[in-house]
Amino acid sequence: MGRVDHTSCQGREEMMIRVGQGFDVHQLTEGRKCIIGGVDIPYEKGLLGHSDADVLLHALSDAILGALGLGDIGRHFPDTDQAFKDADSYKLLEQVWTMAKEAGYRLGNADCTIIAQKPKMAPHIPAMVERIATALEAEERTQVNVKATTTEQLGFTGRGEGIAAQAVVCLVKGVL
Ligand SMILES: Nc1ccn([C@@H]2O[C@H](COP(=O)(O)O)[C@@H](O)[C@H]2O)c(=O)n1
Ligand SMILES: C[C@@]1(CO)OP(=O)(O)OP(=O)(O)OC[C@H]1O
Repeated sequence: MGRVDHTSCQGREEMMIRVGQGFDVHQLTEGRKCIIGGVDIPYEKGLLGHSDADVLLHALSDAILGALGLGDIGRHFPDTDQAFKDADSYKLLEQVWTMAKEAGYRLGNADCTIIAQKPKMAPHIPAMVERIATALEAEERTQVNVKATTTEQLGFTGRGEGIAAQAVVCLVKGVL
């Protein structure tokens, strides 16, 4: 794992705002679960990966690690390690959030986009927000936003071959 020291040169802890962004893609295939944002979505196909392939939580975890300057989830949870075979990405997100807390940060806000032609995400978004807000210890649910878009049947997402996700996070420490 890693340690972050964002104190000033005088050793005085200052207000700090850090942003990070993440992006991930997983292939849609038969015989797999479709777990997105920590929610098991009923669908004829699911996401392929070494882990549970939760594309949204991977993008979000990468965004947090990016804000911390700690690389990406592949560095912390390698896909060559059997420990992460079928790993629950929600638990990985919790570990990433522990790194943020250990560095003294709290959540400012997170904004996420799922890029998928199908299935329809809208009915599942409140549950995703709830799970993510819980993992990131958000005081208010409005600190976490999840949205979805199709690509109007264009490209690999539009053909239903895969699902992509993007996330941006703002982490804060100190008194604003
Ligand atoms: N997989 C998806 C994609 C989109 N939505 C919702 O539908 C709205 C319209 O999508 P467009 O791509 O046509 O702009 C979008 O704003 C989402 O609310 C969805 O639920 N699931
Ligand atoms: C979390 C990991 C663990 O194998 O999940 P994967 O399912 O391999 O997914 P990917 O987004 O390709 O890379 C992240 C990996 O570290």
